[in-house]
Amino acid sequence: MPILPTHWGNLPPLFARERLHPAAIAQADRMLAEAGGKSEGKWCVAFSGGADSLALLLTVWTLWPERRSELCVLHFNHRLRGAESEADAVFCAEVCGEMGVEFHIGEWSDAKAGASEAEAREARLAFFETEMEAVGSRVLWTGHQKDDVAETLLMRIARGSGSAGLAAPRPVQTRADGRILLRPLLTLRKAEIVAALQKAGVTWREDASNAVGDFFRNRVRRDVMPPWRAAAGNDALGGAALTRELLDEDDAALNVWLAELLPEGGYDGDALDVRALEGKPRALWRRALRRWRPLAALGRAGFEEVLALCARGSGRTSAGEGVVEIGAGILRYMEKGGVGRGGWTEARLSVGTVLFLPDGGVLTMRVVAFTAELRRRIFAGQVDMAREAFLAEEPAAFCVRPWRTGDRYRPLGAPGSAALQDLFVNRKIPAARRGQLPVVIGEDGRILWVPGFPPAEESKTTSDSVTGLHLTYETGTCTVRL
Ligand SMILES: Nc1ncnc2c1ncn2[C@@H]1O[C@H](COP(=O)(O)OP(=O)(O)OP(=O)(O)O)[C@@H](O)[C@H]1O
Repeated sequence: MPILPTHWGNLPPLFARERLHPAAIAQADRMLAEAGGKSEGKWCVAFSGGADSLALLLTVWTLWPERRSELCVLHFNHRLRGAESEADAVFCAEVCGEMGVEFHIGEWSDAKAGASEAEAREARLAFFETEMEAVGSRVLWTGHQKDDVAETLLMRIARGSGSAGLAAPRPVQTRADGRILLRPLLTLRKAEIVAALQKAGVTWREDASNAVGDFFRNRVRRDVMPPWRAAAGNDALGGAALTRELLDEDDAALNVWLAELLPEGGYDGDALDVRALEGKPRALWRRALRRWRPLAALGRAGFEEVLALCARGSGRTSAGEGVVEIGAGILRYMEKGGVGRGGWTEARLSVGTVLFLPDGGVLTMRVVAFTAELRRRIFAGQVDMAREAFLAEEPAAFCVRPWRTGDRYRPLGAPGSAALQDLFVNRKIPAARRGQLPVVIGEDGRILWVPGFPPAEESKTTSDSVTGLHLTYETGTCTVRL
């Protein structure tokens, strides 16, 4: 017994090109026009067996008859719903058999009970990548519709997202690797799609997990959307779709603006020249730093701290050139570097490191050239010792830790070393503050610097110093007051 009715080639008017997202349709037409009648590679269609992607498959098949022989349908069996998942896969294969289109299926070998939504999605996307590579395709069609837009918006708001994230799913998404994702059904509501298919006598597979699953999207779809739409009392899905379009425009505008300021290819190196961003809105700083590879591994809190640090431009300008330098792979954040907010013990650092301390302080160290002007500043005593120190040596590694009883230190100009505790008392540094200050220790275990004090006598800068080390320590947006 065939799945598709004999007249399935005559699609309901809902799926006419005028009803679909114009950007997706235009992109597809443009690709065909550019190919000039030749093949420009296969068009892959992501088909879950559900109503949306079945409507998508039938639509693409109908609207571009010349591409029928070059469609490649991809189905991923997540294997999370036992026999149901198997039945979905069989259904998809049968539909493709009836349509006479190429069908590729993948299975999630790592599927396990309790797998997360993100893991399942990641495995599916990896399968799509592999298959597209294998068949030489750069185009993937997916069946996202208007309900998906509203759900995605609500989900991403809950997690915190900017215009780039809230503008998803997009009708046309061009990825960095040149692949293009097309979502022509974004203009249609799920209920419309379902009604149109029903009327046409087309059946599909219902995803049982939509009704009972515990993924965030399932909960939003099932528990949040109906009361939200009822409470809005208007076309809430239309409102969400409009919001998405507006955010997409804002996002594109910011990207254009940023590209005018910083070269697109400038985000891979160890340093990011941000002079062009000086005085520009924070949104541009955020975007630039988000793209900068060395920061990619930072968690959200770490990223916000780096952004705050860079966007106010303090302390990061190297030798007056205005170049932000945060060494690649050597930026540590307290979560990663073993320094916890509650109490910290020790962090090993190397030159170029930016260390975020539990008191909100930021310690940086980098190599500096002692220019005549810099030497003049140092010798004239124009260095604020609470926040910076210059050392005439470049130890390969450092350790930074809080003060310990028994620590001895010989600041510049002192006749000999003294107990750090006594120095704290002399300088009237409150007891509560003492344990928070970073004590910088050199390779030989000697204290090189404690903010608020001059650098170590043995490391002092002389008129022979050519290069050395510049340490800075700042808390919050203002200089530390000791
Ligand atoms: N198992 C699957 N195999 C093939 N394609 C799929 C599968 N699941 C979903 N898709 C494709 O992805 C589209 C969106 O599906 P769905 O909304 O369930 O996914 P999602 O996880 O929310 O996607 P995204 O996170 O990318 O928005 C479907 O219309 C279909 O084109």
